[in-house]
Parts: sequence; C-alpha cells; structure tokens
Amino acid sequence: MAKIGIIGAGSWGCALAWLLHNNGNQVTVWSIMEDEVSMLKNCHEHKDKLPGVILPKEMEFTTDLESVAADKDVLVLAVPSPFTRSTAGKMAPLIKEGQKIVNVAKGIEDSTLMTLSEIIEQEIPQADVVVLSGPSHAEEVGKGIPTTIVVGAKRKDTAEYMQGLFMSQVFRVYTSSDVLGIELGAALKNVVALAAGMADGLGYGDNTKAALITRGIAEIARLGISMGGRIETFYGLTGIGDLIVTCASMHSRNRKAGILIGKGATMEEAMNQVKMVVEGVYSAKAGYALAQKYQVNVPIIEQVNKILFEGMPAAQAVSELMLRDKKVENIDLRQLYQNSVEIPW
Ligand SMILES: NC(=O)c1ccc[n+]([C@@H]2O[C@H](COP(=O)([O-])OP(=O)(O)OC[C@H]3O[C@@H](n4cnc5c(N)ncnc54)[C@H](O)[C@@H]3O)[C@@H](O)[C@H]2O)c1
Ligand SMILES: O=P(O)(O)OC[C@H](O)CO
Repeated sequence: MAKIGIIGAGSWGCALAWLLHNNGNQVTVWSIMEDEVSMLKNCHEHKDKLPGVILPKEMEFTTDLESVAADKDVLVLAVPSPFTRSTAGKMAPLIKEGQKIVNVAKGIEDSTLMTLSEIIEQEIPQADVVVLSGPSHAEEVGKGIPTTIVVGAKRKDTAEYMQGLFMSQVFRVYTSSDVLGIELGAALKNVVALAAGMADGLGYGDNTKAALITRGIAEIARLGISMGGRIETFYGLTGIGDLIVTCASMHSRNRKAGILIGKGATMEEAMNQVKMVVEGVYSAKAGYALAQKYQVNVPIIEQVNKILFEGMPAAQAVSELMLRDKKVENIDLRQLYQNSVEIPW
C-alpha cells in the first residue's frame, strides 16, 4: 500500500483517487476550493464534475497543502494546466528530495512554451517528475470502463513503479521514456479536438472528422519530432489514441467548446458554457508559437488560432484548409522519421 496525495479535486483528480483507492492505496485529496472540499467531505461524490462516482468513506479531503504533501510516497498533480505553475510553486517548499510527482494535466504554457513537467521541474527541482497520459475520460475511468494509458518517465525504475501503482484490471498502463512526445501529444490533441468539434457544429460528417484526426496527428507528429519526440509516441496511445477519443467523445470539453464555436459562439461564450477547463484554447496559441519557432507547417492549428483569436468564421477556415497547395501525403514525416532520436531505455 502506498500513501498518495492528489492535488486537484476536479473530475480527473477524483477519478484517479477512486482508481488508486481501489488499487489498495491510502488516498488524500487536496483542493484549493473550500466549497469543493466541503462537498466531497459531506457527499463523497463530486456532484458537479464527476456525478455518480462514489468516493469511499475513508478517503480524506483537505484544503491544507502542507498536510497533503507531507509523508506521501506519490503526489498526483491534477490541476488544470493554467494552474500547474502556481500550484507547483506553492508545493515547492513542502517537497522532500526525490519526491515522486505524477503530472496528469495536459497543456503547454503559452508564455514560456514549456511543457508541464518542465514547469514542475523548474518550480520543484528536488522532485522526480513523471507524466501519465492517454485516452482516458474521467467519466469512464470512474465507472471502471477498460482504459489504457501511458506513464512517461526519464528513469525506467520510476516508470515501472508507477505502472504497478496505477495498473488494474480495468486500467492498463504502458511505460515510455518519451516524456516530451507524450506531453506534446497530450496538449496538441486538444487543439485538433476543438477543430473536430467545430466541424460537428458546422454540421459536417464523419469524412471531415476522419480527415481532421489523420491530418491532425500528422501535424502533431511533425512538430513533435522536430522538437525531439518520437514518431511511435505520436502514433501510440498518447498521440493518435488520445486524439481519437477527444475528437469523438461526448465527454470531451474541448470538443464541446468546438461544437459551440462551430455553431457561431465566440471563444469566450463557448468557454463559459462548457464551465470546465478547455485547455485547447491555451495550447492552440502555444502550439502555433512552437511551430513558428521550429519552422513546422501546422495548418489545422494555424486555422484554429485564426478562429479563436482573430474571429475568422469556422467555415472559412475549413475552405482555407481544403484549398491549400497540392501535396504528397506525409512525405515530410517520412524524412523526419529517418532522423528520429535514439531511445534511452
Ligand atoms: N477530465 C478528464 O477526463 C481528464 C482526463 C485526462 C486528463 N485530464 C487533465 O487533467 C487536468 C485536470 O482536469 P479536470 O478534468 O480534473 O478539470 P476540472 O475542470 O474538472 O477540475 C478543475 C479543478 O482544479 C482545481 N482548481 C481550480 N482552480 C484552481 C486554482 N486556481 N489552483 C489550483 N487548483 C485549482 C479544483 O479542484 C477544480 O475542481 C487537465 O489538465 C485535463 O486535461 C482530464
Ligand atoms: O475533456 P477534454 O477534452 O479535456 O479531454 C479529456 C482527456 O484529455 C481525454 O483523454
């Protein structure tokens, strides 16, 4: 049995708390919000964000960061990406040397273009940071629906320890040493999912969705490989796998926001209606800035930026995508693949 602190009590934090408790661990959940902790203490259920998933009576909930950070074998950082830096900064003085921290959020910081594990390592240099990512909606994990996911770590022993901690009959965990590739796929799939939602909102069909998923992962892989990620990561669970689920799922906040924008809502209106975090909006800006930095062509991400931040109608963006220069499929990806990086473990 491990002692686990979950930092962030939204839908994903609660679903992972449920999973890790069922795996035989002692779990404490922290939230910055007093009313959220009161609700969890009183109801043992997150009525707003994960209704129907009953958390066990012995699970503890707190707003005291010091108590949740102390004496834990593992800390799971589950706050939405816009709060990763501020939360890690608050945690830093409480964290012991070598503390294992699992980041489960998905995003890129648009002001620095850093991945979330890079931010956590910058704020808490004494920590041993790993990432957990893949096609995994909290609503399904909380019902014990079979799910597969990947833990990414620099050290093989840490990856294998986390694999053992999270893995269950309904939650299959793979390991990977490609932390960067995992994090880029996780953040950028949300941008393509916004586009897929917009296509749904415009009333387009399955052909369009398949095109966005396939060309979207080509785009993510092209940028990710240029930055040092590995092609097999982008065509694995944390790349194409998570992209498929987010573009297709009725649970996806990014897809829901995209649908509203496709129907004519502004970005702000869509974010307000979805209520929960729509991280693709932040990652769109960061993804496009990274593409410019690495001189990589990302037409879908570029059009999503125009829709979100320049007010371009979604239908016009689709026309622009369709009428781009004629191309050979994936020729640049093939060339990048030949130069792909070596695998450390
Ligand atoms: N929900 C999912 O299915 C799912 C699955 C995989 C990964 N993720 C990722 O997990 C992360 C969290 O997502 P979520 O779905 O739990 O979000 P959510 O919107 O359900 O929850 C947000 C939670 O963050 C916390 N919070 C709010 N403001 C905060 C602040 N200022 N500082 C610190 N904490 C604050 C609160 O506990 C709040 O409930 C995201 O990066 C998301 O992409 C979510
Ligand atoms: O609801 P979304 O769009 O934030 O996606 C949640 C997860 O990332 C799916 O794996």
